Amino acid sequence: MTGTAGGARATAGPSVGAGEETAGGPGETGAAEGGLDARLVAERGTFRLDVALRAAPGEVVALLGPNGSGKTTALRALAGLLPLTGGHLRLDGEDLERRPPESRPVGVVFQDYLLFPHLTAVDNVAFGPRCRGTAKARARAEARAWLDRMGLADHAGKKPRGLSGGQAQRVALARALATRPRLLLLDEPLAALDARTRLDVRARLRHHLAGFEAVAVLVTHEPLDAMVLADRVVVVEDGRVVQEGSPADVARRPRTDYVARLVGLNLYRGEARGHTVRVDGGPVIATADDLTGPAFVAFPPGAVTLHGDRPTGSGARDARRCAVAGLESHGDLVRVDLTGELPLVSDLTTVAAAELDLRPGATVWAVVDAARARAYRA
Ligand SMILES: Nc1ncnc2c1ncn2[C@@H]1O[C@H](COP(=O)(O)OP(=O)(O)OP(=O)(O)O)[C@@H](O)[C@H]1O
Repeated sequence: MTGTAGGARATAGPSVGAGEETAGGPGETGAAEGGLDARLVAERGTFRLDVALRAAPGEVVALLGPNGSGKTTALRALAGLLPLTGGHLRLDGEDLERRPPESRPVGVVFQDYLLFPHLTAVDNVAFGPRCRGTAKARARAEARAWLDRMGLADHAGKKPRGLSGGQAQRVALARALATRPRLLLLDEPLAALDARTRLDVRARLRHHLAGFEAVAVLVTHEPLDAMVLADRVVVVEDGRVVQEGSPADVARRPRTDYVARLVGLNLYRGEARGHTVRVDGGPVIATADDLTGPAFVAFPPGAVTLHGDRPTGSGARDARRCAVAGLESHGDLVRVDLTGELPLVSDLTTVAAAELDLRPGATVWAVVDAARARAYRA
C-alpha cells in the first residue's frame, strides 16, 4: 500500500502542550522515569489483550492492527474506561490505576469527536478546564487561545453542526489539549473524514502532534496514518504485539503477513546462506544481502516481472512457473496474485497486463529482481 515512511519527527512547531506548567514531564533525559510504561492485560468476553507499551515524553506511538485485534480495547484500558486484569499502567512514574479515571491526566479524542452539540466550539473546549475548577472567564480565555492555535479563531462561536469534519476534529483536539494531559489518546483520528479532507487534516494533525510535549498514542487500522503521524508503530494482532519499530523499519522489514500486505511487500521466512534464502517449503530466492541463518526475505510487487513464455538468457534460471489467481487494479497498475511453488504478488502496468492476456487460471513465468529482494534476520 505504501512504503512511505514518516521517519524522524520534526521537533519544531508550536508548543501546544505547554504553558507555564510544562505538560511534557521531565523530557528526554528522564525517559526512564517519564513517559508511559504500561503492560495492558484486559479481557473482553473471550478476548484477551496483553500488550506492553512504552513511550517517552514527546513521542507519538501508533497502535496499528486489523479489525478486532484489540486496539480500541488497549485505548480504553489506557483511558481508564476498562479495568486492567493484570499488568501495570504508569505515567511519568505515577501508578495511574490508583486514580479514578476522571482525575487522570489523560485527554481523549474519540473517533466521532463526541462534541457537545448544544455548546459552541469555545464552550466545548472550556468544558475540561471548567470541570477542573477553572473560573468561567479564564476557562473561556484559555479555550479561545487553544482554538487560535488550531487556526479556528473565526469558528469559536459556532456549534458543532456548523463545523466541517476537519474543524470538528480540531475542536476535539483542542478540547483534549485544554486539560493539559500528560497522555493524549486518539481513536482513529481521521476515520470520520472523507478522503480529500483526510489529506489536509492528516498534515495539520502531524503538525500539532509534533508540538505536543507529552505522550500521544493513536489507534488506527490505516497504515498511512500510522506512517505519517507516528514516531513509532506498534502492530497488534489478536491482542498481542507482533512487531514494533519506526515507520520506516516496519515498512521495510515486515515480520507478519498482515504487515507485509499492508505495506505491499512479498514476505517469506527461511534460511539464509550468502546471497540466497531457502524459503520454508523449498524454493530458493536470490537476494541483495549476504546473510546466514534464519531470515525473512521481502520485496515489492514491482520487483516481480511476468512473462508469457519461459524467459531465456540470464533470467531463465530464476524464472518460476505460476498460475494467476486474481487481478485487481491498484492505481495505474494491475496487481496480480500468483500461486505456485512460491506464492507471489506482482505489479504490472495495465498495458503489460493486457499484452500478457492475464486471466485467472493462466500460466505465466515470474522473475524476481534479486537486487530488490532484501534479506534480514528472523
Ligand atoms: N463489549 C464487548 N464484549 C465482548 N467482546 C468485545 C466487546 N468489545 C469488543 N470485544 C471483542 O474484543 C476484541 C477486540 O476488539 P477491539 O474493538 O479492541 O478491536 P479493534 O482492534 O479496535 O478493532 P476495530 O478496528 O474493528 O475497532 C474483538 O474480538 C471483539 O469481538
